[in-house]
Amino acid sequence: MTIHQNLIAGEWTGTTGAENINPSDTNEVVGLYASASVQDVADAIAAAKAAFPAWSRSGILERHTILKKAGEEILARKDELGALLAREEGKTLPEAIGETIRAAQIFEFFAGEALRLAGEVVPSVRPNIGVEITREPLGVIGVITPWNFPIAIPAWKIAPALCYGNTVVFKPADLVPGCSWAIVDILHRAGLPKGVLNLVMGKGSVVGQAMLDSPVLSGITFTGSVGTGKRVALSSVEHGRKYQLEMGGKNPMVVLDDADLTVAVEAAANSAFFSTGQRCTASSRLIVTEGIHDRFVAALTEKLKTLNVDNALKSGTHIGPVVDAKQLKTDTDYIEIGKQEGAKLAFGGGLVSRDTPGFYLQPTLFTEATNQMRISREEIFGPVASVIRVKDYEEALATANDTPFGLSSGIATTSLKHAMHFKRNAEAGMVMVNLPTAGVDFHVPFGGRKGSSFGPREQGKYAAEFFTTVKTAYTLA
Ligand SMILES: NC(=O)C1=CN([C@@H]2O[C@H](COP(=O)(O)OP(=O)(O)OC[C@H]3O[C@@H](n4cnc5c(N)ncnc54)[C@H](OP(=O)(O)O)[C@@H]3O)[C@@H](O)[C@H]2O)C=CC1
Ligand SMILES: O=C(O)CCC(=O)C(=O)O
Repeated sequence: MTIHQNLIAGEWTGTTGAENINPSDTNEVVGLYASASVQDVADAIAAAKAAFPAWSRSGILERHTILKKAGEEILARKDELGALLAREEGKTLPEAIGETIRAAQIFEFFAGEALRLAGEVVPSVRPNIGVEITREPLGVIGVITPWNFPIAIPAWKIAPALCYGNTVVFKPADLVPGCSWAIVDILHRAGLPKGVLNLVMGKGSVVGQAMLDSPVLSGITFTGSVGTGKRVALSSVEHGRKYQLEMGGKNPMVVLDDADLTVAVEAAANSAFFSTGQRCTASSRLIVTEGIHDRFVAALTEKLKTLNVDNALKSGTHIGPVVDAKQLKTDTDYIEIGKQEGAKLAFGGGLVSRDTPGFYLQPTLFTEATNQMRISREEIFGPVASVIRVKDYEEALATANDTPFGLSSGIATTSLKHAMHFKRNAEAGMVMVNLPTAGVDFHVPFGGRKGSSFGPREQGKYAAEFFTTVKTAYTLA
């Protein structure tokens, strides 16, 4: 099997690596991917530093053209790249193709942004002086990404970094290097100069840690667990660099007595179980007022009976496998914790066996949960959700906000008054009314508050806040 190599200073390099295994069929090796050494990381950072002066002054048309070309190729190859994504991560083929299209749209959006770079000219408070306010790139950006969105998250970090004139050292999650390798290959062939984008695959404890330890990086953009996020933060404070963190969630979905039951059940099933619940925006706390509680639980349980858990590539699969054995153990451990805490297992809870050997877990629903249980406070990151019964809207809102996290928050209601109040008072970066808590647009800000996120928002034109630094220049006329 040929090895997919790292890209350092414009050269493909690396002869040893690790197998990328399909979680829907653990007999299948998706590919062999190189593992970078600490020296490789140092070389990649040095290459990105050397490439920065020229790239930061490159014309906006060059950046626009390369990003646009990359977006067009990703879109043209959406079925092939979507299949690769489904094979390496386990989300269903339609979900994987959708994510691939989203990555293409992100590249096209930032291709446009490259042409819209603008500053401000304002009068000084002193006579005969002009003031110009401009944005400049930061320098070398470290991009560290998780396994759950293997093409969209790399896209929404790399595209703005390049658009605003930064150079990049990119470390994808070791579990899913395939889509990352593909987009780096696409950008390289689209004409990026040597060293502008460097790929260093391998383990976080080696490759990621070497990036955190480098004093050269001017910024690190990270998505992943709270624990690793804290390491990124501490190392960044140590080295005096900018950092941006997207971490966990324990997102609430409130269902009020006046909700349209069909809308509420569709939104809850999507939020909690699609993409196997492996989304930081997934809802694992379904907070339901008592007038609709029993009808909602009955309808959601009926819905769960119709969802097929199977091989991600099979047509008719609604929920693919869990990403690997470690995450499966986390999920099943939490199911045991939920039972021991006294929540009632209303649906699922067990492993399922299919034609191909994979990490298949039933969608799992607890009822009679309280908001103080561990299953309601800690991120599980699997197809496991709990229903928490509350008296009224006021208790629902208080319960929704009673969490260390604050990424996404949803409500199902037909009351304009409650929808408006919830939008204003939910302690979250994103609020969804009659929609799933997960599944966001590519052109608007993405991010949260409290323990979920730190630093400026990702995506859309707000991405400029992280990837640029502001300069104010004064000129005597
Ligand atoms: N908010 C989100 O979108 C995500 C949240 N999570 C949460 O995190 C839990 C664990 O997932 P996991 O994949 O282990 O998350 P991690 O935080 O370990 O992984 C995220 C990224 O950080 C890298 N990394 C790991 N250790 C270091 C380090 N010391 N220095 C620098 N980079 C490092 C990883 O590399 P590598 O994978 O190669 O080790 C990966 O690229 C999940 O169960 C879930 O709760 C996970 C993924 C996404
Ligand atoms: O819900 C989405 O569309 C995005 C989720 C996400 O970015 C994540 O889970 O890391």
